[in-house]
Amino acid sequence: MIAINDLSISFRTPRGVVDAVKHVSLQVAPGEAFGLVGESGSGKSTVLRALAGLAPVVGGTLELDGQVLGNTRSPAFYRQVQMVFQDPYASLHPRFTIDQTLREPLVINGLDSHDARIAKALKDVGLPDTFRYRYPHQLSGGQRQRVAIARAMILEPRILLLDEPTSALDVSVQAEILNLLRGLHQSRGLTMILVSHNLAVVGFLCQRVAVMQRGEVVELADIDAIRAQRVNHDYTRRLLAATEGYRRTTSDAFAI
Ligand SMILES: Nc1ncnc2c1ncn2[C@@H]1O[C@H](COP(=O)(O)OP(=O)(O)OP(=O)(O)O)[C@@H](O)[C@H]1O
Repeated sequence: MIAINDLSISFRTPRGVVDAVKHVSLQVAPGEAFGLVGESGSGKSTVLRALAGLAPVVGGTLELDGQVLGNTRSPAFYRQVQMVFQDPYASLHPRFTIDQTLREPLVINGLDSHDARIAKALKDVGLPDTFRYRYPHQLSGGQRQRVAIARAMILEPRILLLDEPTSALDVSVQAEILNLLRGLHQSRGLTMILVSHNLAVVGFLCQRVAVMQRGEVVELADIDAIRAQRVNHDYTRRLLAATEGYRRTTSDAFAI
């Protein structure tokens, strides 16, 4: 169980203090796929980054299985909790082959059978073994994101934190990556937290959603309730309306 209790996060900037996250509380059950949705700047990435130990907690607590998480995270934590970022090009080392990229976490964590694990990780994300000896610039955006997902999955985590994992990709490739993530969620019983500005993307993967606006959670609901327009907040209605527009323009497979 992941529990976020009254979480507040602020950043000092040259233009003053930015209160990025204000008193956010939510829980994510083991095996659940949970979505954090909201417009740019609403604080959703900061919540995810705080869970990963990448953003400073100012108030409140974060808990994993009843244990309060401190400011630093142990290697054991990162074997359980892995993160995938929006831009796979930026998140992969440009001078590492895919083989090196996938081998690195195995070496850091002292795991054995590197070659077998790398072969399996590539197969699990639908890439041929020959891709091992390519560099990131020799791959398409979708293939790079598959590598980033393979790198996250190679440690066999229980929890995957996904920060806009498809928004840098073409719509057709987005659907492929979302299908891959859904398959991993279902076959591994993974807990997932997905951050997206797009309710349709969240609706494809997640059972429950928190809607964020200006650092606060303004709506916490089952995706079915949102689909049925049973929502309390105007902002959620506006997001739904935007999703309708998105559906009409793409006739996509993952319409909410
Ligand atoms: N490291 C940082 N230093 C200063 N301000 C930050 C930092 N990280 C985030 N912020 C600010 O915190 C607020 C929330 O940002 P956050 O990235 O969490 O929003 P978001 O909803 O994920 O939006 P986006 O999808 O655009 O990333 C924004 O005002 C942002 O400018």
